[in-house]
Amino acid sequence: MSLPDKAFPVSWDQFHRDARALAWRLAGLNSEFKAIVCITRGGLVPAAIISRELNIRLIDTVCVASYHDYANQGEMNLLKSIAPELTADGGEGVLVVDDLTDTGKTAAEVRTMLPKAHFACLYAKPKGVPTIDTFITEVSQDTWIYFPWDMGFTYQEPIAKGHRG
Ligand SMILES: O=P(O)(O)OC[C@H]1O[C@H](OP(=O)(O)OP(=O)(O)O)[C@H](O)[C@@H]1O
Ligand code: HPA
Ligand SMILES: [Mg+2]
Repeated sequence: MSLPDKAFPVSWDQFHRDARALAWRLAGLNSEFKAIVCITRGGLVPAAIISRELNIRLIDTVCVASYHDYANQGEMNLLKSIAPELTADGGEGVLVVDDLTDTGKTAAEVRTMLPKAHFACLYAKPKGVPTIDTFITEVSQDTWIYFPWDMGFTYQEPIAKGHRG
């Protein structure tokens, strides 16, 4: 897979707003979440904001790596698993948080560990949508989402190529 043509850049400000919007939506479910499991590394950032908004103080991680070089996904490596007390009853009452779902492979893998958990992320591409219970914004499969922690300021080509702004 090469890097998709379309770009969806997300600023810190927009990310914070979208994470708050996700927290509002989760609050509206009236579910009592006893813990957050965030999928590292991308899930760490929304997990911090959601834990603050929903006052969830028990936070665990599941550490998986699959995109080894930029947009190319390889096999899934589990670097650290979830605490047994959270997986014991299938993850009932656990909120799983990630920044995005793309092919859905990461969420599907974590769902095998926590089948009864609620899965939430900010951004979703169509292939990943069925693996997620709550998300904020859908973008097309041929779009790459650029997160603020990966970005710097550079010149942007106009969308219609062949002229300079
Ligand atoms: O739906 P999928 O196709 O599985 O892709 C989604 C996953 O890919 C990214 O993580 P990545 O594996 O790149 O690791 P990172 O969070 O450490 O950047 C993103 O943060 C999701 O966790
Ligand atoms: O669109 C994306 N953006 C950033 N990281 C990702 N990992 C999978 N898809 C994406
Ligand atoms: Mg990730």
